[in-house]
Amino acid sequence: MTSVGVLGAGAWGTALAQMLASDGRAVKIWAREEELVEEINSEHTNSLFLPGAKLSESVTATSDLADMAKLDALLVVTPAQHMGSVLAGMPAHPRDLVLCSKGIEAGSGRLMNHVAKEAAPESDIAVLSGPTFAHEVAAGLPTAVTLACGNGEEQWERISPLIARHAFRPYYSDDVVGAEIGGAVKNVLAIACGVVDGLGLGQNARAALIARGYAEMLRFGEALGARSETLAGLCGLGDLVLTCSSTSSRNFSLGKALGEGQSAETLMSDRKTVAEGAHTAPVLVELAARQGVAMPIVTAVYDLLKGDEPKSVVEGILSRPLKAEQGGAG
Ligand SMILES: NC(=O)c1ccc[n+]([C@@H]2O[C@H](COP(=O)([O-])OP(=O)(O)OC[C@H]3O[C@@H](n4cnc5c(N)ncnc54)[C@H](O)[C@@H]3O)[C@@H](O)[C@H]2O)c1
Ligand SMILES: O=P(O)(O)OC[C@H](O)CO
Repeated sequence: MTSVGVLGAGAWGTALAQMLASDGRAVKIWAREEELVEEINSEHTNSLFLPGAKLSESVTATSDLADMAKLDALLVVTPAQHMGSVLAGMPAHPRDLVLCSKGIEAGSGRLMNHVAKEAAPESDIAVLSGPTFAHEVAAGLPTAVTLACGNGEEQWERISPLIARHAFRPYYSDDVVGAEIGGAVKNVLAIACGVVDGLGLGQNARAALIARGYAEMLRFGEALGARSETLAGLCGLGDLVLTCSSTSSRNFSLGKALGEGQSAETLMSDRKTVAEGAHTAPVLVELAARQGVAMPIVTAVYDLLKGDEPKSVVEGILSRPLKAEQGGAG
């Protein structure tokens, strides 16, 4: 039987391992924390990152990256900023790497598929992204995702049966860049929507922000070669709607706390879990400027994370010159 595992035992890696094991399959998960390896193997829980979820006994954990190198396919679920170093620490790599992290590498500005390709040049790369709160997937609730295969339909035929379950439906795409940009940009926009909520600006404002944020996602995606139909799908609009409307989102909650007046510095230094949008915003602002793409909402989030006062940042957005809704530069 083809073997599949999960690299990273945060909330999402753990939920994916449980989803994969839901048909009785043996799933190996790599955890960085020794105490978590012990807990998953003995208690079948992950109280650090996914409290409340009960895992199948067929999910077993290891802290040895060499165990993961032997598998046929690996779902890579580290935080985006650590994907390169974790993959580089493996003695070899499985044939298929399915990237499930949502972010852009700070410093280099690389998308995750470029990071993975450098660390594991022999592997075929795919990207899995969509509306997927970890606790819902771990509980077996249904959702659907984009599975963008760098090697096209041949890779899809190989990996989709490994990943699809009754309540977890991958949809085929070959637009790896589009799938990645959707997930990375929506995290930043979710922070903005949280700020609107924290400031009590109302639901109209949030809907307007989602639509204008989506326009930013489309413009940026187009500049990097993503297809707009990909961004209109599960990994773009689908995930944007989910993440921008719920305090279950770490990114939305971070924004809400900023809007309520907590300091960005404190919020970031106290974190145990990852809010990828905070790491993506600065590098996204840089990349957008390099591409000549206007991203005023993303820039506003960056300013807030630098410590600017929420009300004045919102005032800046509302004072922008009026323009055509479609086709304008921003
Ligand atoms: N949680 C979700 O619902 C969800 C859903 C879809 C995608 N994602 C994405 O999955 C990725 C992982 O998020 P998560 O929610 O599983 O994480 P998490 O916030 O639950 O846990 C943090 C993770 O970071 C790891 N970590 C911390 N420092 C590290 C280091 N130096 N090197 C390597 N790993 C380190 C920890 O071991 C832990 O696995 C993110 O890119 C996130 O955007 C999350
Ligand atoms: O909790 P967030 O904001 O990291 O969002 C989790 C997932 O990306 C939702 O699809």
